[in-house]
Amino acid sequence: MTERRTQVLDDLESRGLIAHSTDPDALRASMAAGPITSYVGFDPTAPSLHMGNLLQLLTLRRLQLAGHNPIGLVGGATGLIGDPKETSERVLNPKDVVQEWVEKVRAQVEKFVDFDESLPNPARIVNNYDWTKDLNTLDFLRDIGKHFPVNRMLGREVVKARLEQGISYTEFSYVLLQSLDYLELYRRHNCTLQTGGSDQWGNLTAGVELIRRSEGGKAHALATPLVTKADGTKFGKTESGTVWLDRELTSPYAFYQFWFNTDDRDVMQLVRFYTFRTPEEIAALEQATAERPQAREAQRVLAEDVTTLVHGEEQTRRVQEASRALFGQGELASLDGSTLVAALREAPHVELGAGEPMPTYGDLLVKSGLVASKSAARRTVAEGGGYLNNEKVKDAEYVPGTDDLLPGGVLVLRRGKRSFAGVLASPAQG
Ligand SMILES: N[C@@H](Cc1ccc(O)cc1)C(=O)O
Repeated sequence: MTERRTQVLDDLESRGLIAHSTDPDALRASMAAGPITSYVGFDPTAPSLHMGNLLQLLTLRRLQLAGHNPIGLVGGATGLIGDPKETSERVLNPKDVVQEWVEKVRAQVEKFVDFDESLPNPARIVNNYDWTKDLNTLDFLRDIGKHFPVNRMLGREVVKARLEQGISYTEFSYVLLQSLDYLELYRRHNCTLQTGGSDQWGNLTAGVELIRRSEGGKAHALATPLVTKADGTKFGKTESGTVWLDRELTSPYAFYQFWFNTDDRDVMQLVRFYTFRTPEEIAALEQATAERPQAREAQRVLAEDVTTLVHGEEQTRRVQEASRALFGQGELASLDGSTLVAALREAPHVELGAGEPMPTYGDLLVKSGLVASKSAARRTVAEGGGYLNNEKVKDAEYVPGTDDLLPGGVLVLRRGKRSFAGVLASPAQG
């Protein structure tokens, strides 16, 4: 038991997940003495959490699996204030919108920790609005504000970055609220660890400091590193924008592809950070990537594990079936319509309006961008490289009919082995 409780620190360390830690030896000693309580907070700044948040959710889960008590905090209060960014002042979101997002974010957080009451360490979820909504301004300034030297606050990186262009008192005060959260959870639940991304380091240590000053208590902070990519672009984004956890915003298919398309140079870091694979499994995948990069074994494991964590086994199976079938190795007609439509939306595709006549196969190849011209389309068909729904097409003038429509009212065009495109017919067509 004791071992498992402290081994989580070695596990986090070996995965490269510890960028900063306030007092590693004291934290280890406190974990050895008994289960501790740890929290991580999320602000409802969007209707869904994203890849950066996922790393924090998984860290909380690792701590729970090691026997510690996890608390997920949703920032119903802090979401109304806005954690300052280095770039610019945030626009305040309307209260009712924040409230709506609180519920969505809460539901997402709940998926990553275990609330089973029969566990010795069931998860808890809290909303900081509960202890701030009735907070009296005078008490806040006297009890909390007094512990925050402004000169120290001005020294924080994010504040320094904002001094030229300006920072509102609202955002400047944000750190007091997050610190108050930590203090509140320390008092209520004896919470002595807060984790977060390295961008949160200032907020995390401010809370540790507040607990020390106001209670004489010893609390800890641990920050995970920024996820970086070898090509220097920002992790968690694709051409179509942020990769979200909500399937309405990022389809499970797009989600899977995001992980599957990871560069060989980045894949092992992501396997360490985002999966629960053991050191032995990680070593084997590392070797596989070095010896047979074209097989993309590590990418497949990464995509499969993370998609399963976020969307479940059933969705993962569906997207894998869809990607196989789209590349000609499976039965398209047996796929489920919504997965197929989502997959084709990620690929080059043509949308046909209601009542629009169906173009010929050759014209569809051109419109979808699979070939550059009508003559190239004819050549592709003549050479036997043109497929409709995985069946070879013999005549570029063939006009697909309603019988050809797959679930979801779509057609799948393919040129050769690797390039495919979709035709999405409006419902009136099918
Ligand atoms: N400031 C954190 C969210 C957070 C809010 C309140 C807390 O108590 C903790 C964390 C972020 O922007 O990611």
